[in-house]
Amino acid sequence: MSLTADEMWARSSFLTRLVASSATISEAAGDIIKAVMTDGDLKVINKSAVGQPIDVQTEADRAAQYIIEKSLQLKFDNKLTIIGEEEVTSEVERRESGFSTDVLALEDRLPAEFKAIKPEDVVVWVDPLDGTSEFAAKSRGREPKLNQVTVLIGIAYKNRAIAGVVHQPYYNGTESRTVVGIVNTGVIGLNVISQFDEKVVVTTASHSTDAVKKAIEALEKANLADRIEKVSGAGFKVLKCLEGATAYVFASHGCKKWDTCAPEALLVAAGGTLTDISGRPITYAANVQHPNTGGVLATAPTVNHDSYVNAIPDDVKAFLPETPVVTSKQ
Ligand SMILES: Nc1ncnc2c1ncn2[C@@H]1O[C@H](COP(=O)(O)O)[C@@H](O)[C@H]1OP(=O)(O)O
Ligand SMILES: [Mg+2]
Ligand SMILES: [Mg+2]
Ligand SMILES: [Mg+2]
Repeated sequence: MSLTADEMWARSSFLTRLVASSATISEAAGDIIKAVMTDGDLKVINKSAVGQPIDVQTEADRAAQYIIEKSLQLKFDNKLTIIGEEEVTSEVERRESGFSTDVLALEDRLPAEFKAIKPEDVVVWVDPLDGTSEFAAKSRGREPKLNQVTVLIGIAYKNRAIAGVVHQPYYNGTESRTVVGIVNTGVIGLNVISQFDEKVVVTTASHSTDAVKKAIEALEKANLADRIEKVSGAGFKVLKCLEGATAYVFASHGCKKWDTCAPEALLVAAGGTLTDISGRPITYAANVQHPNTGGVLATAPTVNHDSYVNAIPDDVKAFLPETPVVTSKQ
C-alpha cells in the first residue's frame, strides 16, 4: 500500500524533509523570477564598489532570496543557518510550505549518518538567481539566454556539500525543471550522461580573465578539451556536466560558495567531482570566506578529475589560493 504525502513526511528524517521542502520552495522562487520578467521592470542595481567590475542584482534576485529564506525558516522553526547571496529586503507575501514527495521517496536510500543530521548541523547556501548577467541581459541591449538561469539551494554538513537543488525556471522556453541530488543517495529530475564522443569544456561567458584563458589553452594542449562552450551560471554549467559536457573550468575567483554548494552536491551525487582549480575540496563551513578564491574545476561522472587538475599550469594554480576560514563576520 502506498503512503500519503503526509505519511511520507512523518516517517522522513530532517535532511530528506529539508531537501524535499527546498525543491518545492525553489519552484516558488522560479515562479517569482518569471513574474518579475513578465512584469518587465527588473529594477537593476549594480552591487559592486566604485571602480570594480559591474555586479548586477535585479528585483527577481531580491524577491527570490526573500521567499526562499522566509519559507525555509517558517517550515523549520527558525532553526536553520542560511547564507544567501542577497540581503532579505524585497518583501514577498507568498510563503511556500509544500514539499516534493519524489524527494521524500529517497529516504530509504539515505545513509544512516545522514538520517541522524539535525537542523543545527547544516549550513544552507542559497543563490536565489544564478546567471543574473543573462537574466538582465536586456538592460545591456542583448537577448537573454534564460535557460542558463537557475535557483540554487545547497546543504552543507561537516563542511561538505551533501545535498543540492538546482531549479531551472526556463528549462525549455517557459517550462521549468527541478534537479535534486543527495550524495551517496541519488539524483532525480535528469538523466545523467556519462559517455562522451568529444570532450566539451564549459567555462564563463561573462567573467573571462587571462588566467581563465590560460587554463583553457593548457587543457586544449593536453587534449582534454576538443570544444569550448562559453555559458553563464555555475548551476547551468554543472547541469551541462551532467548532460554531455566533460568539465567546467573557471580559473578565477568571482564565483562564491552559494554558486557551487548545490551544484557540487548534485554533481557528486551523480558520480562527478567539483573542487577548486588545484584539486582541493571546497569548504562550506558557516565561517568560511564567501569567494571561491581557488577557482572552480568540475568534471562529469566517469571523467578522470586528476587529469584536468594536473593539466592546469602551476602559475595559474599559484594565483588561486585556498579559501581561508575566518572567525570574524565578513
Ligand atoms: N566576478 C564576479 N562577480 C560576481 N559574481 C560572479 C563573478 N564571477 C562569477 N560570479 C557568479 O558566479 C556565477 C558563475 O559565473 P560565470 O557565469 O561567469 O561562470 C555567475 O552566474 C555569478 O553568479 P550570480 O549570477 O548568482 O551573481
Ligand atoms: Mg550575483
Ligand atoms: Mg550565482
Ligand atoms: Mg545569484
